[in-house]
This record gives sequence, C-alpha cells and structure tokens, in this order.
Amino acid sequence: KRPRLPPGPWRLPVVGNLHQVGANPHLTLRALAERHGPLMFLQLGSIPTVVISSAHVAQEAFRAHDLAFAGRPALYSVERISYGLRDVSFAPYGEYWRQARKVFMVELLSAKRGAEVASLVASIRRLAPSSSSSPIDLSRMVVSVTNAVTCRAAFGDRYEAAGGGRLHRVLEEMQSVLGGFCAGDIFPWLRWIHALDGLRARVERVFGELDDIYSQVIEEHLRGDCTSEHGDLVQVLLRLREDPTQRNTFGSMDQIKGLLTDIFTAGTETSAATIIWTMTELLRNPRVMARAQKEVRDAAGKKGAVEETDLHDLPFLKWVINESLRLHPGSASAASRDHRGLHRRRLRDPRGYESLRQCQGHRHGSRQLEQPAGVSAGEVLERRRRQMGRVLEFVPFGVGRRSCPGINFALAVVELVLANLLHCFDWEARLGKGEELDVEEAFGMVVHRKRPLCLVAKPYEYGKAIF
Ligand code: HEM
Repeated sequence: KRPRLPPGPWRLPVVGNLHQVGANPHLTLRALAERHGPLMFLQLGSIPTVVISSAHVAQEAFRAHDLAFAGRPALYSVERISYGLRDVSFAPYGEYWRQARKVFMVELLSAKRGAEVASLVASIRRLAPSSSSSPIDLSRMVVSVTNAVTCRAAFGDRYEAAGGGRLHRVLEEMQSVLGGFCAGDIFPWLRWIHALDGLRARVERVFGELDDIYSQVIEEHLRGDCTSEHGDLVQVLLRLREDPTQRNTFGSMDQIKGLLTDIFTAGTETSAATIIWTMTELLRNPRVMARAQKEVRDAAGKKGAVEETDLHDLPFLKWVINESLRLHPGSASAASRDHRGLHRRRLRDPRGYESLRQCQGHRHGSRQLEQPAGVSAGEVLERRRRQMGRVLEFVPFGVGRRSCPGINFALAVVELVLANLLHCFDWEARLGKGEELDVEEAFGMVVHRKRPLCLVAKPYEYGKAIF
C-alpha cells in the first residue's frame, strides 16, 4: 500500500522538487511552506523529504514520533571525515551514539575559555589604530577564536603546539567541503561521480590532514607530553579506552578521532556565526547596542576584561543573543531521517517573539528603547530558557533526543566573546549615506553572513563616558 503523503508542490521526473529549492533552501522552503502548508512533502532527487514549518506541527510530530526523528542521513563527505560515522552528530541512533553523547555533555562543561578571548581582544587592540582606514575583518577573527576555544577543549592547553595554525586551515577547507552541494547526497546512485568532479580528492585531502594532526596529538598525550590543568577531551577518551566497560564504544583510535572531528564540525562555525549575527543586529540597532554596552561596562567596571563570573549580571545581552538566534538560527544541519527514509528540516517561522526592532520601538514609530509589554529582558529570557526545547517556537539548538549537547558550552563562549567585544571597544560600520548594514545570508552547513563583517574598532577605556 502506498503511504499517504503530505501536500507539496508538483515535481519533475528524476530531480523532483530540487529546482524549486535552489541555493538558499531556508528561504525558498519558507516560501513554499506558505503555499503548501506547515506539513509539506518534497522529493529532493532520490530523497523523500518532509518539511515541518510550524511550531504546532513540530510539537505534534515530536510527541508522537520522537524516535523516528532520531536518525541521521549518511552524507558522502561526512561519512569519511567522521571515520565512518563514529561521531555524535551523524552517528546512527543507538548505543554508541548514546555513550559518546554522554561524554560530550559531561566533559565539555568543564572546559575553560578565558585565555582565547583575552587574546582576541589583544589582537583587535593591535589592529584598532589602523582600523579606521582599513576596517577589521571581525568574521575572520571570531572564527579563529571559536576554533581556538574548541581546540583547547579537545587537545588541552598546548593545542597551539599541536598544530594550531595548520588545523585552522584544514578546518576552513572542511567547512567548505561539508557545506557545498553534493550530488551523491541527493542521488546516492551517483556517488561515483565524485571520483571525477574533484570532491573525493578534496575530502581525502582534508581527511588525511586531520588524521595526521589527531595522530600527533594522541601520541603526545600517550607520551604524557600534554598535561592540561583542566583535562581535555583527548585525555578523557584515552582514559575511557582503558576502561573494560567502555571498550566497545571507545576502544579504537578511529572512534576517538571521529569524536574529535565532531566538535569541530558541530562546534566552531555555529558559535562564530551566532556572535557575528548578534554584532550585525546590534550595529543595526544603535540603541540596543548602547544599552547592551552600558550593561556590560557597569558589570565589568574597571576590569580590563569581562570574566565568566560576570556573565550572570548580563540579562540584557543574553536576551539580545536569544533574539539574534531567533532571527538567524545558525545551524542548518538539522536534517534527519526516520525509518522510512523521510527527512525533516527546520525552518524559521516569521511569527513568534518580539524582535529587536520592536524592542527598539520602531513598530510604534518611536526610536525609544522599549521593553516588550511590561516584562523585563531578564524575565523574557528566563521564560524562553525554560521553554527552550519544549515549546517548539524557539529551537536554535534543535529539539528531542538529537538536540545540541554543546548548548551550555556554546552559550558561555558566545556570551563571553560578545561581552568582551562590547566592553573593550566601540564599533562602527563604514556605510554610505542612508545605507543600512546588510543581513544577506550564505547557505552552508551553517548560515553565515554572505559578506564578512568588517568594522572599525575604537578601544574604550573605563571612565570615559560613551553617552
Ligand atoms: C551557538 C552555537 C550552536 C548552535 C546554534 C548549535 C545548534 C545545533 C543544532 C540545531 C543541532 C541539531 C539538533 C537537531 O538536529 O535537532 C546541533 C547538534 C549538535 N551540536 Fe550544536 N550548536 C552550537 C554549538 C555547539 C558546540 C559548541 C558544540 C560542541 C563543542 C556542539 C555540538 C553538537 C553536537 C555533537 C550535535 C549533534 C547531537 C546529536 O546528534 O546527538 N554544538 N547543534
């Protein structure tokens, strides 16, 4: 008996609905969903796909079929780079995934990130004097700080010695390989073509470089050359390898390496994109920027930098980050497959929460900063935090069994980097008269700004009033 499928647009033979999706699926899918409803069926090449685009339908789907959504598609490039799906993000749902995810959740929480943020601030300070003539490429600098934080969590305090610069280059290439169009993912029978179009060679090159770096880091750990004050992921995984009860999960070096790749595929670009989108929105909303800066500067006082212990005094900044995550949900990789081979994708529903612009008062024609209807930013934030993952109107970290295990780590990094950027500098985008900072998106594994965010940074000293 043929399954009853949800409604959807007409399809062509072979390509199905592929031509209607185009290069910016998160935008075209939203437009299609407006026409065909919140539960829509698309045939993407050989892949039958269900698109859910309302919180209400998502809630129903997850309530009744949570388990069915817990699988992942085995993508061509990911399969190789994750050592045959021995990671968390793309591992098939099952015991290996469960154990590996648990290690992630426990170990990443203890990672420290102060040193990398301090070095970001120092590098911007170095560049600041010349930034009025040639603005700083903040996008690039932020990716490098999130890479550095993740490297330290994975490799320990001596991560730079473990091939820091080389690793950054490989990770850049990895993101480009993973984010690009791959015919073999849409038409699995066409995978052979990647031997001819160069993709296989690129994947092999990235894999070879990564493997080399990991082998070196693991060897150093085994020799005892890498001692980390707080412990790192490699240390933890090597310890688990010795534990007879864990041998099935972490017994082989490939398993350890697969998990290391995971935190680079899942953890660095997502956080960097969130930081850059938040800075973009703050620059587009000067009053919100001024208020966030005042909050940060009041909390940090005379200190040269904001520390992790200051973060709980920053409810307004946290609220701004939440808003930015709603406007620009960074991760586009939330695709999964159920037992009948149906894929799902998350979309951004334009209805939902108060936006930064509303907060700024634009909606009422005023440029006054306004709190949404009698509630403080802190209260809105708290309510949303409690709802996150349960009420599916706001799911920047996904939902259900496969939701993001790095959420606490990610939010700490994002908040700390942003708080320091706002504390230590005043920012300016060089724009023509009447020009607005653009929010054009480039689609990939992670949705980044299409053009890098280039800004002038003016160092701020405590005591010099900014208003
Ligand atoms: C602001 C930054 C981040 C955002 C917006 C984000 C978002 C997401 C989303 C949407 C998913 C997919 C959830 C689903 O399919 O339902 C995910 C999965 C995942 N994320 Fe994150 N993430 C971020 C940072 C991180 C960090 C820093 C790490 C680790 C260092 C991490 C590790 C993972 C892993 C391992 C998965 C796969 C989980 C699984 O399949 O069980 N993420 N993330």
